[in-house]
Amino acid sequence: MITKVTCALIEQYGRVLITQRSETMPQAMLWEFPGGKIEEGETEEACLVREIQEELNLSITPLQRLTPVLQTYGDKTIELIPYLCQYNSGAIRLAEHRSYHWVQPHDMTSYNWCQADIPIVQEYLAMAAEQFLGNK
Ligand SMILES: Nc1nc2c([nH]c(=O)n2[C@@H]2O[C@H](COP(=O)(O)OP(=O)(O)OP(=O)(O)O)[C@@H](O)[C@H]2O)c(=O)[nH]1
Repeated sequence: MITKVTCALIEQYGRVLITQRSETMPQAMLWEFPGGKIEEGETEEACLVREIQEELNLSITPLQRLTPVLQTYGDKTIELIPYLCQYNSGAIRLAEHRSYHWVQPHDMTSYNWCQADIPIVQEYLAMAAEQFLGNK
C-alpha cells in the first residue's frame, strides 16, 4: 500500500519554511517540508491546509502542485506530494516539530533532508534559478 503524504513549500519574502522532525518521530531530526498523510475523502489541498494549521498554526493557500516523489522506507512506501503555497496569516507555534527555519534557496542544500525531499529540493532550486534568470 502506498501512503499519500502532502507537503508544503510555504514562501515568504524569498524564503521557504522548512521544519525539523523531532526525536520521537520517524525520520527523527531530519528536515522536511511540513505536511502529513491524506485522510479518507480529503483532497490534497484540504489536507495541506489542515496539517499546516494543526502543526504550525499557520493559514496557507496551496498554489501549485510540484512533482510527486515515490519513496520506500523499510517496508513502507509513501508518495510525497509537494505544493508551492502562499502564507496568509498566523504566527508559528510548533505542535510536533523540533524547530523551523525560513531558508533562502541557496541554503537549502546544507540541511540533512528526509530522503523523499531531496528531488523536491532539486526541483525547487531549478525553479528558483529560472525565476532569477527571468528577472534579470
Ligand atoms: N510531512 C512530511 N512527511 C514526510 C516528508 N518527507 C518524508 O519522507 N515524509 C514521511 O512521510 C510520512 C508522513 O508522516 P507524518 O508523521 O508527517 O504524517 P502525519 O502527521 O499525518 O502522520 P501520523 O498521524 O501517523 O503521525 C512519514 O513517514 C515521513 O517520514 C515531508 O517533507 N513532509
